[in-house]
Amino acid sequence: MLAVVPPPVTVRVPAKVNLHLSVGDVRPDGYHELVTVFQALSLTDEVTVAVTEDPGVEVYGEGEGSVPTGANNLAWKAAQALAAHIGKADGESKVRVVLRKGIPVAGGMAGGSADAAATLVGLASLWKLDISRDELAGIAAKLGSDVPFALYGGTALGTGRGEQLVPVLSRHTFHWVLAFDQRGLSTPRVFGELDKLREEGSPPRIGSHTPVVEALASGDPRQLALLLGNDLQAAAVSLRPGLRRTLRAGVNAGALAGTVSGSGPTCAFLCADAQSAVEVAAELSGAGVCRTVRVAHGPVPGARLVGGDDAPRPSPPRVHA
Ligand SMILES: C[C@](O)(CO)[C@H](O)COP(=O)(O)OP(=O)(O)OC[C@H]1O[C@@H](n2ccc(N)nc2=O)[C@H](O)[C@@H]1O
Ligand SMILES: Nc1ncnc2c1ncn2[C@@H]1O[C@H](COP(=O)(O)OP(=O)(O)OP(=O)(O)O)[C@@H](O)[C@H]1O
Repeated sequence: MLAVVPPPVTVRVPAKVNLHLSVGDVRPDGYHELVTVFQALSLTDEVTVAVTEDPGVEVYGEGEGSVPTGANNLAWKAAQALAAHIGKADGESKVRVVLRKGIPVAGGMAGGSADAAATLVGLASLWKLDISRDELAGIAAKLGSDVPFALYGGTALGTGRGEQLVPVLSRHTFHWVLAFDQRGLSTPRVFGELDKLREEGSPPRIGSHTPVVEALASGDPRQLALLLGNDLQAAAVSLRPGLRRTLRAGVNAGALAGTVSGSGPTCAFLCADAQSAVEVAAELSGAGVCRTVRVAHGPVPGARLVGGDDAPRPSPPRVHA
């Protein structure tokens, strides 16, 4: 009898920016206690999973040629983790994972985490699993601190090491310009640099997240711009001093404010509206301070099947009387 091979499944998944990232003390397990406000942006990766006789990972776009395609790829680890969670034997879980990456690698925008989250959602559909997003989030948290947020998207408050999430009301679409740097920065190295800076002196520490949550509820980008803050910024700038120039250039180009995204080195600039974002992007592109510039908006949903059951449905055609 012929086995029926299910068709491949594609998932679109967002990058994140941390609107607020307060880093506490280092814990006995080596992680730092965080309080962060995440926002998911329209800058995305697409991940296709398919049943195959030739398992492995392919990478196209950002990071093509440098992102590992073997067992170290976070998407591959996600596939292994889901197979183990449901008790699928090795022979039954042969998959090919194709990553089309728009999110910069080691850019502080959680690109690898996004691919892991997308792989979980894609395989849950490919393997027809009856599994909730909350159950997937339990697997996601073991893969990395940023993986659960990529599953849910939107705007959320993250605590613990960033994996414990509650949604935050966000009333507005915010418009961003993203400046990608020439090279990535290693997340553990940036946390390590912050520890070093704190041993040597007192780098600035941001305050409470409450005003940011209030600004999101008000929907006013000018109010939010005054409150963007990231404790890792001093460490990222210490490792990559050129980021100071990038941050200045974005504001000089007309952005309301700029911040290093997560552990950097991507800089995220909040703009007054969509038109302003296009203008800031054009000017920043010509300033010679970064590799490339992208416009994005947020919040957007987390990992979603493309053209599948949980994809947003197109509006019905308008009927004229
Ligand atoms: C900087 C952020 O992107 C902010 O959202 C995240 O905290 C990083 O999340 P991530 O890349 O998913 O990080 P993980 O894969 O969980 O951890 C990578 C490394 O970053 C450091 N790390 C990460 C998260 C955290 N709360 N404290 C840490 O010190 C640790 O050295 C850890 O070994
Ligand atoms: N699917 C993947 N995409 C990108 N990088 C991956 C992937 N799998 C493993 N990696 C490795 O992980 C490292 C960090 O990549 P990633 O793009 O997730 O960093 P990041 O966006 O700075 O992460 P975060 O913002 O969560 O700290 C890369 O240098 C790469 O070697």
